[in-house]
Amino acid sequence: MSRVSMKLPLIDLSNLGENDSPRWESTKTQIREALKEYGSFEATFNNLIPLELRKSVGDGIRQLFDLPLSIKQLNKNSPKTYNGYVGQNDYGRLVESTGVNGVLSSHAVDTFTNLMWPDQGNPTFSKDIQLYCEKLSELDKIVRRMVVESLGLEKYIDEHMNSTVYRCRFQKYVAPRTPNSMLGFFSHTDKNIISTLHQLNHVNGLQILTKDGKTWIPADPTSLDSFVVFVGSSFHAWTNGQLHAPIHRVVVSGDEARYSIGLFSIPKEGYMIKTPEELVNEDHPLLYNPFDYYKFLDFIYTNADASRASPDPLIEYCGA
Ligand SMILES: O=C(O)CCC(=O)C(=O)O
Ligand SMILES: [Fe+2]
Repeated sequence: MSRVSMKLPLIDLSNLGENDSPRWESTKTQIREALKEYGSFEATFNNLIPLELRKSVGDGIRQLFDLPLSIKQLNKNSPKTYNGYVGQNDYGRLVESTGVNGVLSSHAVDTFTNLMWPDQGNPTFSKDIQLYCEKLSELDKIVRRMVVESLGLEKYIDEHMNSTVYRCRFQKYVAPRTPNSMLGFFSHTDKNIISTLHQLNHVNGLQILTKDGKTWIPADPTSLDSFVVFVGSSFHAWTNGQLHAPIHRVVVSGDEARYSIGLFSIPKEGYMIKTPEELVNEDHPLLYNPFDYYKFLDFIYTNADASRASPDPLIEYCGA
């Protein structure tokens, strides 16, 4: 029997119109269903990122990864941030990744570029990255607003939207130059709220595991205006498990490097993630006690091997 390869749901977020337009309403349902079943979907959004900006950001990220290792390593994880440089380590031998916390602030982005380009900074890259992430954050906000609305939790919208900041991470996957595919980024769930991934060149490799754990769905973008959206463990917990937080990985092959950029909405420091009581009842008992995202990350990193082996370390950390 020939196997048809599965695809992620494709949802168009361009021209949605007003909050209660018929398009808004029908898209909301599509998003909720996609995030329940797959924890992920491919979003198209025409001209969200103008082509020039995309090219310029692509060039900037190549230059960034071409910098000497000793410079790239200057971007360190400080306590409570996980935005520092990781290179060709146990995440995957082929991946390098580095990022900026609080990326919508010009101060945060300038601090990063001044560290990477100590002579005169990189004003073009600073400006581009900030604009790029602002655009991606529009997508993040639409998705979250729609989820909250479709769960009938309008009264929590402001609190929810104000409870996060944005982290941006850039990834480069070295070309394996072997006939076989190689693991670029190990299987994992994201731990934040929503992740929005944009592949910057035509080298594919991102895969999402189905809920039943049986099939890896390739998340190859179908156009330049295409983004992959994932649910992270924190949003899974907030929705009392209604949204699935999918396991995903990156597998690469061929002779060209892959580049991607991710925007992650993450809870603000000190914010306790607490499932709204409206989502808890006899049929849906509380899954997770209130928790602090950063303390959860500390737990994961101090129990790294066990956490990696566990299908859901959040259960071990604060399961109800
Ligand atoms: O590079 C990608 O496409 C995915 C990266 C990823 O999963 C992550 O940064 O959490
Ligand atoms: Fe991820």
